[in-house]
Amino acid sequence: MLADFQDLDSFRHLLAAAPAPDAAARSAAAERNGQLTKPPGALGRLEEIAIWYAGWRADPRPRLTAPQVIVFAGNHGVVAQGISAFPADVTVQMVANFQAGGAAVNQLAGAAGARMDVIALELDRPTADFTQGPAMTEAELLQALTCGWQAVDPATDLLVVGEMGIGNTTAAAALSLALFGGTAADWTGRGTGLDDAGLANKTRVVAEAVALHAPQIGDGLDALARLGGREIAAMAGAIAAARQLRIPVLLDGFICCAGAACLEKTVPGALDHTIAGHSSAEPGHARLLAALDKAPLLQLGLRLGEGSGAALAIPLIKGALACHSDMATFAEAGVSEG
Ligand SMILES: Cc1cc2ncn([C@H]3O[C@H](COP(=O)(O)O)[C@@H](O)[C@H]3O)c2cc1C
Ligand SMILES: O=C(O)c1cccnc1
Repeated sequence: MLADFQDLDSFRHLLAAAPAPDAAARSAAAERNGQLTKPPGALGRLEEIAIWYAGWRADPRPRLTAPQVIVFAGNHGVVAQGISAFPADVTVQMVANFQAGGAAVNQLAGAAGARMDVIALELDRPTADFTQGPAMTEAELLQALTCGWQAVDPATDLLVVGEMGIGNTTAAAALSLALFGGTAADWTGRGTGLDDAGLANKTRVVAEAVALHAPQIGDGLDALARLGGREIAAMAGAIAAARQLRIPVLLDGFICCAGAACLEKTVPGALDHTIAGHSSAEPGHARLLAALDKAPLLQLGLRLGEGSGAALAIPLIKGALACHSDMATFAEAGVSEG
């Protein structure tokens, strides 16, 4: 059963008291891995993934049968600063496209055999422009976190969270700068395709917003309220719920990882049940993955979001678990060990 939270401090406490991997299942999985009909280590990172997954599922011989992709959508007041190549209307239009099955992530979730849910968060009520004040009140943040928290199917066995929200690479850059430091230029990219003048304006907006809010930011949740967005907070809520439910998570691109980073910067270790599905072409993403110490599974030049890169990585986890759980051991196959 998933616990409830009524305020941000109880959410913080839930994060801090979150479950750890099952040590017995992990070591049983490691032992099984050593008996499989292959030279030691020959399946490379797949071996590590299977053992990691077994620990989180508390099952030494797990299978992956019910992956879930959830796409959260939100609108951003900071769009008023001219920081996206596309108008905010595209958010609601793309939600209709997700619902009709026409977006990239629909195809990738389908190809991976994943269920896909689409959740729009108050699209007609954008967050406040965070160059002027906090993007969200504490109550708004709580509502968005709760929305994500409740969206995870307890019966799922691998979660992908994705997003749609015109302007949200600006929010992701601002969050990354506030959480990890550096310069605004380190974290700001072209998003949906800004030209050079657009990029210079966006970089200035990110720098000024973070300068405005930094003195009031104590932890990741403070940053999320001030510089995030509803869909970003919902992704964070879903990732945190998955941890409570021992559901491993594949992280998607820059925006997803910025939301996830807010959890890590609230309680270190809060992302131990996650793997980076891919590295996006948005330049801040590789930097963010390095800061989170997450090595991406794929690097294909995607810069889309929606959960697309993580959905593409689902079959890799399926492959790792199929090998781990269904290969013969040396004894079973009568193959001589070295
Ligand atoms: C048609 C279309 C489909 C998308 N799917 C994801 N995004 C991506 O682009 C947006 C972020 O870029 P920026 O910060 O530059 O606005 C997000 O909605 C993200 O999910 C899309 C963007 C567009 C235009
Ligand atoms: O990294 C991402 O997820 C991304 C990059 C650019 C635009 N939208 C999403």
